[in-house]
Amino acid sequence: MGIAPVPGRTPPVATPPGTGPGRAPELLVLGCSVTGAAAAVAQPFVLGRTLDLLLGGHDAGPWLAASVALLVGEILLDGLTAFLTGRCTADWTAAIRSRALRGLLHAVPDTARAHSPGDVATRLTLNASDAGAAPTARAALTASLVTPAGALIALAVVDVWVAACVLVGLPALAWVLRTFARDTGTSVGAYQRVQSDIASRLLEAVEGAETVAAAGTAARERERVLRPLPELGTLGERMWRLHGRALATGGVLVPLLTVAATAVGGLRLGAGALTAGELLAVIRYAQLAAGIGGAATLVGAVARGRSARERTRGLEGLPALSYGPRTLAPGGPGTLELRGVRVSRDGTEVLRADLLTVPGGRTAAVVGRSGSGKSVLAAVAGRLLDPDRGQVLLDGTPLPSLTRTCLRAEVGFAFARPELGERTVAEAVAAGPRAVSPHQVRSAVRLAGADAFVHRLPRGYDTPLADAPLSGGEYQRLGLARAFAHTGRLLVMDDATSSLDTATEHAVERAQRRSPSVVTRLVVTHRPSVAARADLVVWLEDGRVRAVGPHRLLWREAAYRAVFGAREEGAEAPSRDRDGETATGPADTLQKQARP
Ligand SMILES: Nc1ncnc2c1ncn2[C@@H]1O[C@H](COP(=O)(O)OP(=O)(O)OP(=O)(O)O)[C@@H](O)[C@H]1O
Repeated sequence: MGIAPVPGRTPPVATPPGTGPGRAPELLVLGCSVTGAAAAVAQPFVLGRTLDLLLGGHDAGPWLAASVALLVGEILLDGLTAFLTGRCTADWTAAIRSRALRGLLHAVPDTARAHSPGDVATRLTLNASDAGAAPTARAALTASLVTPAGALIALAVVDVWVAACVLVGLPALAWVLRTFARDTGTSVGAYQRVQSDIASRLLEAVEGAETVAAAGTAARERERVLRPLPELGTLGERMWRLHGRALATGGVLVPLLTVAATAVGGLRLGAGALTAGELLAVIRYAQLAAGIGGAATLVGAVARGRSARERTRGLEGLPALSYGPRTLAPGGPGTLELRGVRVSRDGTEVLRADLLTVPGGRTAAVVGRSGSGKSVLAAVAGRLLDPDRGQVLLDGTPLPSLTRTCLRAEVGFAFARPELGERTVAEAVAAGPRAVSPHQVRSAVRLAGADAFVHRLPRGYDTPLADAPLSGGEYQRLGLARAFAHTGRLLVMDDATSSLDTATEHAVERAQRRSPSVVTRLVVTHRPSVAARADLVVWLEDGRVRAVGPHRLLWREAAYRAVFGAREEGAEAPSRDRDGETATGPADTLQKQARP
């Protein structure tokens, strides 16, 4: 099966985050809404005048035409507002979502992990669309205030007494709205937080479905996922109650105001101060002025949008790594140095490496018990995270001074659980910091020992990963192939062969050694055989480098053997087995690190 040429992924560029559609669509929505409101305010006056002319037997033609024009205009403006609102909301939602996603993808992985997948999913979906709807909700809210204000002014022009009657009732409606806006704001934030908590629990349950099935703990898991539901219910009920109270109070106040205005208008008609048409107009104006109560829904949408925006900003504002202007001189050996490195998390030091050197072209195994800091060391060595103190240098250059492109091209990573996307096998392997030819893809796949099973896939290299029935070890080997295809001068492998059987793992290592490219390797491993074949071993204990040296010397220590579960005194070190090579080199002595 042939491999289609695959362009390598362009290295990520520092483009400014999506700015969204800007203020223009929002202002257009505002313009349309306000014009619609103006048409609604003009209508009662024009209709009243038309009625008076018709009742008086006068020519009402132009006024009738104006009435029809206002009616049609209002309908058209409503349609245009709905269209622009949809468009503006969609554009803002997309922009907010891409900003948040960009923040997440550019964040230091260690800090991004503080957000669970469920939390991220909620922020990028529900919260992003609520936040995207806020600009148009704000515009609609502004316009919804124009109608009552305009109606009140028109009312004052037609009859000042009816206007005064409505004005007396308006503060009560404004108070209802203000209380609703204040109370709903706090409830919405809490509601969104609990929503995201449930989503996180649900995703965890889906991810661990096999464990749940095997342990028969489905009922307990269901209870765990739904535990925050009562709180969500309480908060939801509270929001509905607030909304209901605002609408009910408004629902009582609005008819009361209208009835009062009608009564005053009736009295003024009786006194001959108003015509029948003017009475029709003032009743309508009273209704429009009291329509301020209907703004409760928009106030709710604005409050929800504001709180949701805070949540999407949480992803946008994640700390990102900054990069320098330097590049590495070509042909360097890939010497890695850690000097005075300290990493702390939650007040605990999780990594301390005073002086650690991996000579260029050598393989260093990083071993230690679970939680001893191996992955933190791997992340610091390849600058997935910066140490709190100290320096990491590659060929004498501090990693933070390198450009992003140079760093990612020179330092490759392979992980225990790679993320390869849904593209084809060939595309997944080719994706990376540099352009990779089909030939290089094949070589990398062969080097990772993946060639045989890739050929067995329905469409070989062109099989989409989503359709490729791969085992954990096979998937891991594709992750290795991607790392090999883009290898620079340093390759960091964090437990990247853990799902491979030892024979395959050994074969992959042998193939790597035979490869002509000189690469420095930092290999996190739990297997003594991998440590035995490495040029040197970095032994971590409780976040500190306990010793650095060749495996066969370290093996003499019972505590070192205990890391691999081998406790017997003087147990024989596993053979170094380097295809006939003898163990020589700078690491052939044991450097014990001072214990604090
Ligand atoms: N972002 C973080 N926040 C808090 N603690 C962290 C964070 N990252 C790592 N740690 C802690 O640092 C310690 C070392 O973690 P690390 O993942 O490096 O261990 P490890 O040796 O790779 O373990 P394993 O062999 O189980 O993968 C652990 O106690 C871990 O809980």
